[in-house]
Amino acid sequence: MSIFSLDTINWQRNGRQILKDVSWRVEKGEKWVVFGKNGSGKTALLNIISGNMFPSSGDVKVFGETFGKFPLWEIRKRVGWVSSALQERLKSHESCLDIVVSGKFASIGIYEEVTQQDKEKATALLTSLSMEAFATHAYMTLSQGEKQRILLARALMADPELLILDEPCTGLDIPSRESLLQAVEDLSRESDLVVLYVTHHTEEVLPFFEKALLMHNGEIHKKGQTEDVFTSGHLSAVLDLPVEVTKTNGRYYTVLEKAEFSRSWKTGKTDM
Ligand SMILES: Nc1ncnc2c1ncn2[C@@H]1O[C@H](COP(=O)(O)OP(=O)(O)OP(=O)(O)O)[C@@H](O)[C@H]1O
Repeated sequence: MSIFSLDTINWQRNGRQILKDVSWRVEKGEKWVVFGKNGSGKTALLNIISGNMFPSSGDVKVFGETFGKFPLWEIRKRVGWVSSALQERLKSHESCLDIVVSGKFASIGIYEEVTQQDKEKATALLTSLSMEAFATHAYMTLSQGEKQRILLARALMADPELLILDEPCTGLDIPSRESLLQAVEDLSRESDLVVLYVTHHTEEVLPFFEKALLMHNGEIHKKGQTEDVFTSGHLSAVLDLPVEVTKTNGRYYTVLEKAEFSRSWKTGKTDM
């Protein structure tokens, strides 16, 4: 079953074309990586899928419902989102347990009745992420890696069908990054949950992300099986920079092709 499908989506703002002819279909249970340079349109794309923005043209179907014929807030409730923008908006003096519970209502703060069942569910999520000891701690006292785990638990509180992780490893050291990635895999591998994982770092692409999409200047450059997408040629094209991609133990590592880079730098054929 298709969780969402985008058909020839265009989005313009202030006379500028930000998304161009984007078509993408994602099926139940798929785990995707979304990769592209700063400003390539990744967030704009995710905002349309999650019902936060309306495209200028094109058809969007999410959870089998067509945009425009279905309340967008119904869609938003079924999407879990982890991003640094969300981290900034949260009320940082609240306890971690309350932050997780607020995920049920998709609210910043809690304005509705919280049941014992809600608390138990939030506690179970904290435990599954090895964060139970932090339940009563104020969110603002946590480290960046701990905060991201709380946001992941919060996103899962409403049993989403679609989980968007927008650069969740930003600011994390290698052990925290690896343990967050492992937690994402453990929590979603066997489930029907669709995960869209946005990153700028190829080494974060765990083998369980079987599909990948590359954005370039608001267009999809390539999408499909990750191993066919994460090649030196495709990444060089979307980064506008000659890079070499190698695969070691199932992970992708990207380095600059130095000789090529210094040549293009001198001739001005790079936009870096
Ligand atoms: N509401 C808006 N009004 C005008 N321009 C916008 C708006 N939202 C995004 N843009 C522009 O659209 C382009 C794509 O932005 P977007 O945030 O989708 O990029 P991104 O790929 O998510 O980048 P990053 O990796 O830096 O987060 C950018 O040039 C941005 O300035």
